[in-house]
Amino acid sequence: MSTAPQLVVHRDKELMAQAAAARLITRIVDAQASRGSASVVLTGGRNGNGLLAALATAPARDAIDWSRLDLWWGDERFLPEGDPERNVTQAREALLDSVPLDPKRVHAMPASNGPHGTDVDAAAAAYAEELARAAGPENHGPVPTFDVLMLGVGPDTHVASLFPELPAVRETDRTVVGVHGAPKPPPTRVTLTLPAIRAAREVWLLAAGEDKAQAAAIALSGAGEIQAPAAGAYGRGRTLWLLDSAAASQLPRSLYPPASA
Ligand SMILES: O=C1O[C@H](COP(=O)(O)O)[C@@H](O)[C@H](O)[C@H]1O
Repeated sequence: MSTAPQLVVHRDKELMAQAAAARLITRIVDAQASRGSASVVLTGGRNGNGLLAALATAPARDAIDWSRLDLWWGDERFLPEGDPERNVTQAREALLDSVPLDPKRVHAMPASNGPHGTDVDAAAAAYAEELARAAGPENHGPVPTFDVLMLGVGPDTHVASLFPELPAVRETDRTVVGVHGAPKPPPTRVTLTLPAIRAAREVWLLAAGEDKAQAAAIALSGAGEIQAPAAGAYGRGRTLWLLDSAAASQLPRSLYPPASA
């Protein structure tokens, strides 16, 4: 069942990143207190990396027990290990290399020079198996119930590597698929599908900057998920759109009344 999106609009992208980082610390600490560990799905892109950079300098970051945190990815650019365009490379640089994570709990998506070579579909199937192994009987299918799953919203409404009208966004069975011919480079990618995204307790969609304004307005105004994948991303318990005022500037007034001048 979909959860209605809740909107939080911040003044600018820096404040949005800091507030989202603070929110994430709280969620992780609470999950670790109630279940012993926490699981978070990271996103690539400018807003996701901005959040990680803000988390790296947040005074409360040491409240997290980093050794009891599982990290997964919503998507990956299918490139060689260490490529600067890989989402995991950028996440390591922004945060992961500076905190004491358990390397066994950092579940990066396969690289194009890994065990599956350049076969992106085999790489996607292997990641699906890794997710299925991590899922327990208390979960709702072949993926863990992630505590927080973050998604940067692209200017074309894509989330993860689910682009409008491409086959990946139509997938209803598999949890992870290979993407061929993505309109944003690189064309070959690995992505969670909408069913996997919807297994999360909380889904956070991040959108900051003017170039995200139209995408946010479309996705939040009743568009279909095939045409606007962000519209199909929701969590089991909560769906949160974290925006800055530039990204919120084209939202219908019924969703976000801008302050009067
Ligand atoms: O390529 C990608 O782009 C999106 C959004 O990125 P942004 O820079 O426009 O914020 C991101 O969500 C996705 O993870 C990434 O692979």
